Amino acid sequence: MKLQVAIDLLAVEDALELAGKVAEYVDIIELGTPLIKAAGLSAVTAIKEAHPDKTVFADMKTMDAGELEADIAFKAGADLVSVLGSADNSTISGAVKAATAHNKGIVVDLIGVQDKAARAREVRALGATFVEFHAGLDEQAQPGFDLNGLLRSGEAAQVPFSVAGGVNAGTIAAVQAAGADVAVAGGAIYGAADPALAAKELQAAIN
Ligand SMILES: O=C([C@H](O)CO)[C@H](O)[C@H](O)COP(=O)(O)O
Repeated sequence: MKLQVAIDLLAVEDALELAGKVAEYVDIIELGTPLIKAAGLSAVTAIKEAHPDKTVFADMKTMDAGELEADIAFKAGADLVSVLGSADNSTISGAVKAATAHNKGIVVDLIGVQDKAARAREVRALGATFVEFHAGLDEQAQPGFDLNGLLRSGEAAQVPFSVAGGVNAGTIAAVQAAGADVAVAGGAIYGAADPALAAKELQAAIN
């Protein structure tokens, strides 16, 4: 299983500093949606230039204009771009078309989708590289939230998938046991007193 750090900071300098600390422990560096909205796609370019050996994920969460939005993110240096699973199939197909043209990949984020396993199979058939079983920051903040529902959906889907939803040192083994291809950790790394140590411990837990 690969480890993806989600950088939900708001400034490019802070993202570069964090990436510099944790890159050696992760496979994929994600530029979070709030960062891209705050700083623009120059954040993606800066991280790719600093870490050309890493897979760089632009968390665009595209809902419309799939081909156009994916194209600009790939041109900025992204290797993977996210599109929302709740988008129309034409949006997902458009993003896949852009990915094919750039020889890159599309990740379909299932945040907010009710039947995640069924939608995962549909978007995989449309050409998604993998799907993300994702509970966002607002859903995680609800009373009683836990990761197990996401993990059961991921297991049921039978397609390549990542899991995001507050993954941390206490839950990453369960993510791996569910068969995930990628574990995404945001707050558990960027919110840690020592982000490098946090990333190192997450990596050690899955190897
Ligand atoms: O995608 C994310 C969220 O919707 C804000 O953009 C996070 O990057 C993702 O949830 C991973 O972060 P954590 O949940 O803090 O691990």
